Parts: sequence; structure tokens; C-alpha cells
Amino acid sequence: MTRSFVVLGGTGDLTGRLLLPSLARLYDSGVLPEGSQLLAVAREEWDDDAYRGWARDRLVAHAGDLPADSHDRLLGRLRYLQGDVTDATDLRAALAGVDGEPVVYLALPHTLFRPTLTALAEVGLPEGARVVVEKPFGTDRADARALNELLHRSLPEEAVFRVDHFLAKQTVLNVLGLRFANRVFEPIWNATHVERVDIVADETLGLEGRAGYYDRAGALRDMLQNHLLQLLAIVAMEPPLAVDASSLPARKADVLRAVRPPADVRTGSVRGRYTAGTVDGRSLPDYVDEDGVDPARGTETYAELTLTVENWRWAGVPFRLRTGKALGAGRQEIVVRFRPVPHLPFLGAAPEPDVLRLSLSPDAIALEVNLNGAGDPFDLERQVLTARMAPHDLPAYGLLLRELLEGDTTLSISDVEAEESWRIVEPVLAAWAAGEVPLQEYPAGSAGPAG
Ligand SMILES: NC(=O)C1=CN([C@@H]2O[C@H](COP(=O)(O)OP(=O)(O)OC[C@H]3O[C@@H](n4cnc5c(N)ncnc54)[C@H](OP(=O)(O)O)[C@@H]3O)[C@@H](O)[C@H]2O)C=CC1
Ligand SMILES: O=C1O[C@H](COP(=O)(O)O)[C@@H](O)[C@H](O)[C@H]1O
Repeated sequence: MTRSFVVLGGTGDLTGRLLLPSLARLYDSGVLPEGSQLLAVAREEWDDDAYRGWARDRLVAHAGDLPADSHDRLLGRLRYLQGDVTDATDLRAALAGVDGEPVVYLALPHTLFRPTLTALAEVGLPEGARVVVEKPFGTDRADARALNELLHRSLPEEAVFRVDHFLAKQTVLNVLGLRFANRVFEPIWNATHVERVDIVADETLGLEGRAGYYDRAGALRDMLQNHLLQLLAIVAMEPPLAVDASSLPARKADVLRAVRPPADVRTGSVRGRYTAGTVDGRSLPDYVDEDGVDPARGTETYAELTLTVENWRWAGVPFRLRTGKALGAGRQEIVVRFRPVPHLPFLGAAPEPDVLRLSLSPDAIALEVNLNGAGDPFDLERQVLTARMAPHDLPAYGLLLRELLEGDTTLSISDVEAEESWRIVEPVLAAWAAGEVPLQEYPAGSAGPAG
């Protein structure tokens, strides 16, 4: 049976920058069978040719390393349907337009998931269909619950794929290897030895024309509620029985249940919004002057939270999560800071304690340690032991799409995880909406809100 993709939101940034390039790679490597079709749906008044022209430009920009005939093979399979995804008649036409078992991909603003799934339930899904839902999974916990109910009404959990592409990044998967395939880290991976953990996703990108989605999301819903909490879950979870669909999501769900929001949001959270500035030589306007932004929404482009994990392993260890747009330097990393040694048998000032840096971009693992110095052997010197990873054959989205085609949900976010992640951030969202935490401004190109 062939698989066909129906991409709802087929003209968006996600589709053009990440999905189409990954699908081209899957065609190229033979993972996506020749007969598979791809139908993109959006409201733009385009026909197949106009869509293919747009898609070709995206492939040149984001999969330029693939030969032109690989682009052509994907482009030859692409079709376009103008339609409103919240309208059952348009969705019926989309599903009737593809052969085989469809993968319906909701590459849409999160506010549209509920009306779209409601319309899909009205149309009914063919036997063997799979549904993919992007992050953030809904707008809040109640919405996530409603989405789960809608999905479970017509599909088994194994046919639902809640995407979080950070989970498929090489270094994130390497955390599993590092922790669970070695003897040296797991015995010290706890509050006795770890002082704190920082999880950082600083971006140099600004809004990039995505106001339709981002201005209703903001940094906390866009990145922290999903990607950064998934990183926390991978770092903090208990060892799974196996890296499979029944163990991995369950262990992540356990640890997310133990995560507590800041006791005082005024000291445990920071929100900010960029003003005009220069990043990497590019001038960015004030966020509020970007096309499509409504200043009245008070959307943040920077979010920072300090969370705790209330269980035996992590009691008292702060996990600081931060993410922002239009910052001066891009940085995606998990930093595990260890406690000082109990006794230092050297004279002089105590050195910095050990730090383990897990970098997601570029993929690398670095352990900062103190060793005897080169000159006086009794002086200490900071040394960094670094392992740089060769890139995987497939980027994160390619890996997720391959798993999806194989029906493997190991890297899908479970229904429980999706709802728990909202529980963690909801008190913060409420306090921010009530104005309890000031919305600080930071110039584009800076290090973020001062302090
Ligand atoms: N961009 C990124 O880097 C990433 C995005 N994501 C997720 O992907 C999702 C989409 O984000 P992104 O692509 O950036 O957002 P965009 O705003 O760029 O794209 C949204 C898409 O949805 C379409 N759309 C909106 N309303 C309707 C409607 N009623 N009927 C049909 N189509 C509609 C838009 O087309 P039109 O308005 O013309 O109809 C467009 O194709 C979000 O959930 C986001 O979190 C995840 C990872 C990375
Ligand atoms: O999900 C999202 O992720 C991207 C960052 O992902 P990366 O793989 O390019 O690092 C972010 O820019 C976007 O706002 C968000 O929706």
C-alpha cells in the first residue's frame, strides 16, 4: 500500500524550510516509495505549477546539496489544493485527491489544530491513516486535552504522531547513549553531584515573516513548552527499559509529572521582546513593527524559567530553561554543572567545578575538567575534552518522517507528555497575562534582557 502525504499548511515556513527538504532526502534515499504522492493545502490562490515554483526555490535554498534531479523527482510528485483546512468540504476534497493510506500532516498554526481535527473527524479518516500534529500541541492544557480526545475518537494512539523535532537532533539522542550506555555518568547524574542544569536555545533569527503563527504563540509556547521541556525530560528521566515506543515516552512522562513551575514567577521567570537592532549584519525592526504583529497581544520573543524536579534524584537542583529570538549569538546547548569536589588537596584558589556541555549546534560533547598544569605540575589547568559528531545522514525532520513512515512512535510525544508540559507552564502564562512579570525590552543583536 502506498503512503501519501497531505500537508495542511503547505505554504508555510516549516513546510518550505524543513519538511520539503527532508522529503526530498527520503525520496533520494529510497525510503519514500516512488508511487507516493504529496498534496499541499493552504489558502493561497495557486495552482500546481505555482506551488512547484515556490517549492523549487525552497529546495534550492534548503536542500541545495542534493542533485537537481532529486529536486525534480519530488517536484514531479507535488500537487496543490487551495482550501481552508477548517472546512470539512475542503478536507474531503484533499483526502479524495490522494491514493493509498494518507499521512495527514498538520503543519499549521497551533490555534488551528482544534478546528482542523474537528473538521477531519466530520469527514472521517480512511483505514490506515496517520495524523501528525506539530508543536505546540494546542494553546493550553484544556485545548491539548480536547485535541487528544478528538484524535483518540478516530485513531489509535499508535497512528498519532505528535512532533517535537528537537528530540530527533543528534546530540539529544546522544544523551541517551552517554547516560545509558556508559558506566561513568549515571552514578553521578543526580542532586548529590549536579549543582544545576542550563538548557539554552538562543536564536539569531527574528520573526522571519511568521507573524500568522508566532504572534499568537510567543517564545514560551513556541519553544520552551515543548522543545526545552523535552530536553529536560531526556536529561532528567530515569533509565528506560529499552529505547522503544513503550518505554521512552513513559519515562519522559514520569519525569515531566515531577516538574514544578517556579514557586514565585516574579523571580523564577523572565520575559522579553526585541527592539530594533542588527544581527549578523542584518537590520531588524522593533518586533512590534514586524508585518502582521499586533502590539496589543504583548507577545514575548524571549522566555526564561527556572524549574525544579521534585523527585529523589533531582530534589533541589534548579533547571534553568531559556530561549529567545534575535539574540546576538546562536547557542543551543544543555549544560550540566557539577558540584565542587569535597576536599581539594592543592594550594591556591579552588578551580571551577566540572562542566559537561552538550551542544546541539554544532553537535558536540565537551567535558571541562581541571588537570595538573603544563609548567608547575602542582598547578591546576582547565582542559576541555571534546567529541565532535559527524552529521547524521538525515536531519531531524528526515529522521522523524522516516520513523513515521515505519509506524514507529518512539520519538513521538505521548498524549500524557503533551498535557503535562502545559501543566508546567500554565501558571507562568497566567501570571504573565496578568502583568505580574514585566515585559522587558532588549535590542536585537544583544544578549537578551539585562539581568
Ligand atoms: N517554522 C519553523 O521553523 C518550525 C515550525 N514548527 C511548527 O510548524 C507549525 C507551522 O509553523 P510555520 O510554518 O512556521 O507557520 P507559517 O505561518 O509560516 O505557516 C502556516 C501555514 O498554515 C497555512 N494556513 C493558515 N491558516 C490556514 C487555513 N485556515 N487553511 C489552510 N491553510 C492555512 C498558511 O497558509 P495560508 O495562510 O496562505 O493559508 C501556511 O501555509 C507551527 O505549529 C510551528 O510550531 C515546528 C518546527 C519548526
Ligand atoms: O520549532 C521551532 O524551532 C525553530 C528552531 O529549530 P532549529 O532546528 O532550526 O534550531 C524555531 O526557529 C521556531 O521558532 C520554532 O517554531
